[in-house]
Amino acid sequence: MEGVDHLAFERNKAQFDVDAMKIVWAGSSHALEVSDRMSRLVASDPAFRKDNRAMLGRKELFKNTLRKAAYALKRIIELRLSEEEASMLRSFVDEPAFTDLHWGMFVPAIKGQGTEEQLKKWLPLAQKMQIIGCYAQTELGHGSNVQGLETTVTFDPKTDEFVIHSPTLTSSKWWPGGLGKISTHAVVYGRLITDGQDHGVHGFIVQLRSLDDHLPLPGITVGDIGMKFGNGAYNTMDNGVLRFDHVRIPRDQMLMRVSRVTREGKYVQSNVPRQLVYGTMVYVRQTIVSDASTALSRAVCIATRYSAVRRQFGATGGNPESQVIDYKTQQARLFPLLASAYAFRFVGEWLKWLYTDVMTRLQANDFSTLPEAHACTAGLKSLTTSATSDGIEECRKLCGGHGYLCSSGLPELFAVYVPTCTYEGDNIVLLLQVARHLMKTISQLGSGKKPVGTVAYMGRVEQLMESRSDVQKAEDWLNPSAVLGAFEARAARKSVACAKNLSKFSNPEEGFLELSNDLVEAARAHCQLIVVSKFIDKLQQDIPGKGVKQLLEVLCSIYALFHLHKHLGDFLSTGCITSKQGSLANDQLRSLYSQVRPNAIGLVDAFNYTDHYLSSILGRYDGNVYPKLYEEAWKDPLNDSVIPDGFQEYIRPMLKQQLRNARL
Ligand SMILES: CCCCCCCC/C=C\CCCCCC(=O)SCCNC(=O)CCNC(=O)[C@H](O)C(C)(C)COP(=O)(O)OP(=O)(O)OC[C@H]1O[C@@H](n2cnc3c(N)ncnc32)[C@H](O)[C@@H]1OP(=O)(O)O
Ligand SMILES: Cc1cc2nc3c(=O)[nH]c(=O)nc-3n(C[C@H](O)[C@H](O)[C@H](O)COP(=O)(O)OP(=O)(O)OC[C@H]3O[C@@H](n4cnc5c(N)ncnc54)[C@H](O)[C@@H]3O)c2cc1C
Repeated sequence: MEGVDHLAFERNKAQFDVDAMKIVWAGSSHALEVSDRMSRLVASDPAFRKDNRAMLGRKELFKNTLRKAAYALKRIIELRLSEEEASMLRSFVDEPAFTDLHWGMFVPAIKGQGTEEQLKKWLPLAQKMQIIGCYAQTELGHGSNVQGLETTVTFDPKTDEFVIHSPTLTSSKWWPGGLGKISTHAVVYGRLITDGQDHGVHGFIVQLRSLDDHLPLPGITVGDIGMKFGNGAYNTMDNGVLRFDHVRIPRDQMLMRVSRVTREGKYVQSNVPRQLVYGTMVYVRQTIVSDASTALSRAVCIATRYSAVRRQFGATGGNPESQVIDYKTQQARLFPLLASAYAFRFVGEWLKWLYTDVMTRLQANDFSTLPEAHACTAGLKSLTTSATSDGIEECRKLCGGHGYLCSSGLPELFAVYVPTCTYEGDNIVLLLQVARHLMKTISQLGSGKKPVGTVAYMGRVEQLMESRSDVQKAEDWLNPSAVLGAFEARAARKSVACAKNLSKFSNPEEGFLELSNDLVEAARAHCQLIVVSKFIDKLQQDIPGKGVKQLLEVLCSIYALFHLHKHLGDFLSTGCITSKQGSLANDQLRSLYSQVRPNAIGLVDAFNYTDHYLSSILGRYDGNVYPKLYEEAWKDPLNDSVIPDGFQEYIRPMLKQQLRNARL
C-alpha cells in the first residue's frame, strides 16, 4: 500500500527524542540542516538515479558516472554551493568516481606538501577543476612498502628538469583511482635521485594528458587496470596503470615543503620531518574512520527496518508470526553493529579533532604529536574498516535470502566498501605500525618519558598489571570506570607480554616478525580501548533531548560489553577479570538489548537517510517491502520477454534431442 507507514507502530515505541538524536549523529544542528538539504536535493533529481547500476555494462556504467560528475559540478556552480555543501552533495551522489581522488587526495597532497608558491599556482586550477588530479603512489610490485617504490625521478641540472622513468614492469603505477581514463594530472611518488644519490620517495606534480585533446603526453602510457569485485560497485572508478619513458617535468613541480632540490641540484631538507611526505595518507585514513560509521549505519538501517517487517514462526491464536527483530539471536547480532555505528561516529569526530590539532601544531613547527596521529589514524582505520566490512556482510545475513538480492542494497554496499580494508594501507600492515608505536612507548617508560594521548594509560602500567576488576553484579558493568579499567588492563598486559617476549630476541626486527600475530592482537586491543574511551568521553558532554543521553549510554555499554564477551579469552587469560565477571557481562548485555529493542527503529531513523541514499527495498522508510520487491523483480531485463534470448538457440534443440533419445 502506497503512502502507508508500515513501521509507524515501531516508531511510536521510541522512548527518546529522535530529532535530537539526529543532531547528535550529524554533529550539530547546522551539519544536520546541510546534510538534510543536500541529500534531498540529490534524491529529488532524476539525473542522480542509481537503481540501475547493477544492470549496466562497464562502459555504460562509467559513462553514466562521468555524466553525474559533470552534472553535479554544474549544480554546485548554479546553486553557488559552499565547499561544505558541495562535498555533502558529492557524497550523497553515492558513486565512487575520479572526483573522490581529485578532492580526497590530489588536492590534500598539494595542500600538505606544497610550498606557498606551489599552492598559489596549483590549488586554484584544481579547485575550479580546470585540471583533474589523482594520487599515483602504488606500483604493480609495491604497495604497502612505500620505501620500496621503483619509479625514478632524476634531476637533470643541464635543463633544470626532473626525468621520470619506470625502469621495470613492476615499477608501473598500478591502482590509482581516476588515473585510468580521466585525470589530466597526478601527484606521482618516486625515488628522487640527484647527482647519482638516491634520497628516497618524494612527491611530484606531473601532467599526464593534454588539456586540449586529452591524449597522453609523450613518454606516457596510461590505461584502466580492468574490472574489479562486484557488478557496478567500484567499477565506476577508473583505477589505472601508468608508465613513464623518460618524461621531463620542470624542477618546480617537485612538492617542496619537506625537502627541495636547488637550481644547482643540491638536495636540501627543511626542519619538517620526512614522514610528512606520508601526510596525505594520514588525512585520508582519518576521513575513512568517519566514513566507516556511515557505511555501517546504512547497512544497519536496512537490516533493522527489515527485521521489524520480516516475520517468521510463532503465530499463535490467530496472531501474526513473530517479527524476527524480537528473536534474541537477531538482537545479539544486530544491536552490537548498531552500537558500533554510533561508536565509530564519535571516535571519527574525535580523530578529526586530533588531526586538526596536529595540523595546527605543524604550522607552529611542533611535530611532537605526529607519531600519535599516525598510530591513531592507522589503527582506527584498520579497526573500523574491518568491523564495517564484516558488519555489512552480517547485515546481509540478517536479512535472510532477500539480503542477497541487489535490490536490498547490501551486495553493492559490501562490494564498494570492502576494499577499504586494503586501500590506504592494508589493515594488518597498519596494525603492525600501531604495535611499533606501543613497543616504542613501553621501551621508553624506563627513561622517565611520560606517555601522553591515547597511550597515557601505559604510564600506569605497574598498577594495570596488578589491577583486578571489582565487578560483583551485572549492573556494575554499567559503570564506565569498570569497563575502562578492564579494557586498559587487557591492552596494557597484552602489550607488556609482547615487549617481554621481544626482549628475548637478540635481533629486535627478527623478534618483531616472529611475534607479529601477538603484536597485531595487542594493537587491536589498544584500538578497541580508544573507541570505548572516546565513546565514554562523548557521554561526559551535555547532550540535550529526552532520553538521548540515556540511550547513548546503553549503546556505549553494548559496544564495550559485546567486545568483552567476544574477546573473553583475552580478558580471562590476562587475568583482568574472572570467568564469573565475564558471565555477568553477558547477563548485562541481554538486558541492554531489551532496552534497545523498542528504540531500534528510532535509532536508525536518526541517521536521517533518504530512500535514494539507502537504495534498498528492504530498508525503505515506510517498510512497504513485499509489494516493492515484487514490482522490482519484474523490472529485471531478463523479464523483458517471456522466452529469453538463447532459449531457441541452445535449450530448444537440447530438449528436442533429449526427447528423441528417450524415444529410442
Ligand atoms: C560510496 C560512494 C563513496 C565512495 C567512497 C570512496 C572513498 C574515496 C576515497 C578514497 C578512495 C581510495 C583511496 C585509496 C588511495 C590509496 O590507497 S593511496 C596508497 C596508500 N598506500 C598506503 O597506505 C601504503 C601503506 N604503507 C605505508 O603507509 C608505509 O610505508 C608504512 C606505514 C607501512 C611504513 O613503512 P616503513 O617502511 O616501516 O616506514 P618508513 O617509511 O621507514 O618510516 C618509518 C617511520 O615513519 C613513521 N611513519 C610511517 N608512516 C607515517 C605517517 N603516515 N605519518 C607519520 N609517521 C609515519 C613510522 O612510525 C616510523 O617512525 P619511527 O621511525 O619513529 O618508528
Ligand atoms: C580499490 C583500490 C583503490 C586504490 N586506490 C589507490 C590510489 O588511488 N592510489 C594509490 O597509490 N594506490 C591505490 N590503491 C593501492 C592500495 O593502496 C594498496 O593496494 C594497499 O596499500 C595495499 O598494498 P598491496 O596491494 O601492496 O598489498 P600487499 O602489501 O602486497 O599485501 C598482500 C598481503 O601481504 C600482507 N603483508 C604485506 N606486508 C606485510 C608485513 N610487513 N607484515 C605482514 N603482512 C604483510 C598483507 O597483510 C596482505 O595480506 C588502491 C587499491 C585498491 C584495492
